Amino acid sequence: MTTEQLTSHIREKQSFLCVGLDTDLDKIPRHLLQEEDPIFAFNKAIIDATRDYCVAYKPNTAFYEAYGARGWQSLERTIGYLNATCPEHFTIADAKRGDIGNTSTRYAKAFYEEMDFDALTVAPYMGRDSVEPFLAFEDKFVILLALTSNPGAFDFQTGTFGGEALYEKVLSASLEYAGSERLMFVVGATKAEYLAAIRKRVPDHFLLIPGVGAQGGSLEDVCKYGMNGQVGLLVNSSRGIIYAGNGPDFAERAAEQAASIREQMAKILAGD
Ligand SMILES: O=C(O)c1cc(=O)[nH]c(=O)n1[C@@H]1O[C@H](COP(=O)(O)O)[C@@H](O)[C@H]1O
Repeated sequence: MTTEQLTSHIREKQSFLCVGLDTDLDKIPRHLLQEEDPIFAFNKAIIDATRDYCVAYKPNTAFYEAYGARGWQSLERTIGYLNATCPEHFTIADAKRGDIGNTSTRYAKAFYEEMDFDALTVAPYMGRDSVEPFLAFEDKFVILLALTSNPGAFDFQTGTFGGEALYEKVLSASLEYAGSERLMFVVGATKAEYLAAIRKRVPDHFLLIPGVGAQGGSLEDVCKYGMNGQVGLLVNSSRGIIYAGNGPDFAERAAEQAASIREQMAKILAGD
């Protein structure tokens, strides 16, 4: 997928919502536990119910790895189902990988080739040679952690390094790795006050913004400071959507929640 295709999907749907598939067996409706693959059964129902309101899905791999080989199989089934039934949706493996080059290449192979995700979240802290192997995979995206949503973001990311905050250094240095057609950045919705300055540094790049919903970030603030002329945002909500209900009607409750966020996004895009 290209950024042009993603942008035209956003325009068509009037939505830049990414649904996070952080599927936890302790939180899904009890009746699904009788299914052969409860995680996949849950994801399939959520995808079927929410696909009209969103343009992207982001399974966080921790929630699958936590169940060993069984969880990995649920992840493979989930990306297989997404690619087969909604290929126009952008798919992000949220695995926050990054290692020496030789190892990064194997991570890239796992998520881009074996599972055919469009994008992978990558931690930049091992430097250029840890990120570039991901960029060697054509038509795939790297989403670099810049300024994260958690309180610990202030431990290192906002500390200064050579006259810039570390997250600013990540933004400026990585512009030499690739352009906006291959590289995106994570900025937490809880850090909306930093977005205007971030936009000045990376005016054209897509930003993946997690942290609305359960973490309390404001969609209005994110849009006000983070949007560019092409929209340039993917706003993720995981728990706030997928666990909106936990009875037999859980998928309808998730759909209502996703529809309500899409409606707010459509209003913002219309300038209301
Ligand atoms: O890379 C991410 O997606 C991410 C970065 C970040 O700074 N903060 C953050 O919450 N995330 C992920 O985004 C999702 C947020 O989930 P909710 O808080 O349930 O909406 C989780 O999968 C997090 O791991």
